[in-house]
Parts: sequence; C-alpha cells; structure tokens
Amino acid sequence: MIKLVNVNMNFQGKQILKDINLTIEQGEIMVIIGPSGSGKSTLLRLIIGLLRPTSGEIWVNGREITRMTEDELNQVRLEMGMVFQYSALFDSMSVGENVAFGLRQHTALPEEEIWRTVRRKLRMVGLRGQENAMPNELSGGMKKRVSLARAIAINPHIVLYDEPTAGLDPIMSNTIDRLIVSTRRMIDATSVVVTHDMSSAFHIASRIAMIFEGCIIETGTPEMIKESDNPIMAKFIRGGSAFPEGKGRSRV
Ligand SMILES: Nc1ncnc2c1ncn2[C@@H]1O[C@H](COP(=O)(O)OP(=O)(O)OP(=O)(O)O)[C@@H](O)[C@H]1O
Repeated sequence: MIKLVNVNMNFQGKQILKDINLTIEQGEIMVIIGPSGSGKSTLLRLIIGLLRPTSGEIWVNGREITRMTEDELNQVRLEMGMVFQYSALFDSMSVGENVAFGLRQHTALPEEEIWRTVRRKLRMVGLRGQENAMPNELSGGMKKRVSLARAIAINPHIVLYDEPTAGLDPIMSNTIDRLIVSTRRMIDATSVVVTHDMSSAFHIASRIAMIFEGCIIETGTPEMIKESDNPIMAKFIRGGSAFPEGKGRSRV
C-alpha cells in the first residue's frame, strides 16, 4: 500500500503539489491523469524516493520514507520497479543485459538463474528470444516492453509507470495496457500509472485520480470519473481546448 499524507512539494519557492492525500491499496492500478505540468511525474518521483517532499508523509508498504537515509531508501526501492517515460534503456547493453541489470545490482543470483529470469520476463512481455538484440534495433513499443521486463525483473511489490503509452500507435498502446493489467495479476503488484491517454486510463484503472494545478481534484473508479460533473474533469476527458498540446484527448 502507498499512502501520501498532506504532501506538499515546492521547486524554487513555487508550489508544485499542494496538500496531496492519496491512498493506493495493495493490488490496485491507480491511474494519475492531469494536464501537462500539473505535477504527475513529480508525484511518481516522490513515491520512489527520487525527490523528498517539502512537507508531508509518504508511506510505502507500512514504512514512512521521507526521512529515510539513502541506504534505507535503496532497500525500499528494491520493492519497486519503474517504467520511465522514454524507456531509459542503456543503449550500449543488449536487451538481456538491460533486464538483468537490477538482478545483478541487487541479488546474488548465479548467472544461470539471472538469464533464466531474463528469458522468463522477456516472454512475459512478448519478447521471447530477443535477449541479444540491441535497444537501437527496437521499435518504441518494443523498448517500452523491455523497460517493463526490466522493471519487473526483481518481482517488485509496486510498479510505477510514467506515460507508458506516450508516442505509441493505438495497437501498441493496447498491448501495453494489457501488459500492465496482466503484470498486476501475475506479480500481484500495486501499480501507479501516469498518463495523458484517457482511453488507456479507462481500460486499466481500478481508480483514477485527477491532478489539476498541483491538487487532486477528484478520485474515483473509471465509471465515477466518466460520470463526473466536475467541469474541469469533464473538459479534460473530452479533450477540451483549455489544455495545452491537445493533451487529455481521448483515443475512444
Ligand atoms: N527538478 C525540478 N526543478 C524545478 N522545477 C521542476 C522540477 N521538476 C518539475 N518541475 C516543475 O514542476 C511542474 C510539474 O512537473 P511534472 O513533470 O511533475 O508535471 P507533469 O504533470 O508530469 O507534466 P507532463 O505531463 O508534461 O510530463 C512543472 O512546472 C515543472 O517545470
């Protein structure tokens, strides 16, 4: 379970997140939506401990992380996997080495076991036999899947996804959506997904939280969100012109 209590985050005196209270239950897929610059990625980076909040508490599986030392945080991070916005693969390493990276860093597994795990995780994301490929030989969708295989290599309790379908065509977006749902089922992970993609949000979410100008303005199941009479929410879902770069436009 992840719990944020009265979390505030300032950058250079500017308040980016305002009094965030959010509980994400074990096994839930919580989707965070909101316009560009509203603070979604900041929220993910707080949960994984890459940023410390200006004030407030962040609880991850029963431990409060905001005052932890870097060593203590590293222990907590072993329970988390993250799929970064631009896949963030190591270009000089093969697909297999990328997936093996966390296992090498954080476990003492023998090489044979590491490669068995790598092959299993690549199979899970539909990339059987791709361990020797190099990242620059892969499409964007394949890179995302490698990134997911790497994130789940150490069987994390929590998986964080930053824009997992950004830049992908609708077919590959659907594939990634299905993988997010099946990953949750297979490793019983709690998942937090930041996205602009409303179609994806409605497909995969247990619950959706909308951030607007640093505040959570609504939280609910996809059905509740679809029926929301909050004008900001309604406009966002329909892809209103109030939002820059056409973000928030639905694929459905
Ligand atoms: N390290 C930082 N230093 C200063 N300002 C930052 C930093 N990180 C984020 N910000 C600012 O915080 C605000 C929120 O950024 P964030 O990346 O969390 O938004 P977002 O909702 O994820 O946006 P997008 O959808 O475009 O990725 C932005 O105004 C951004 O410029």
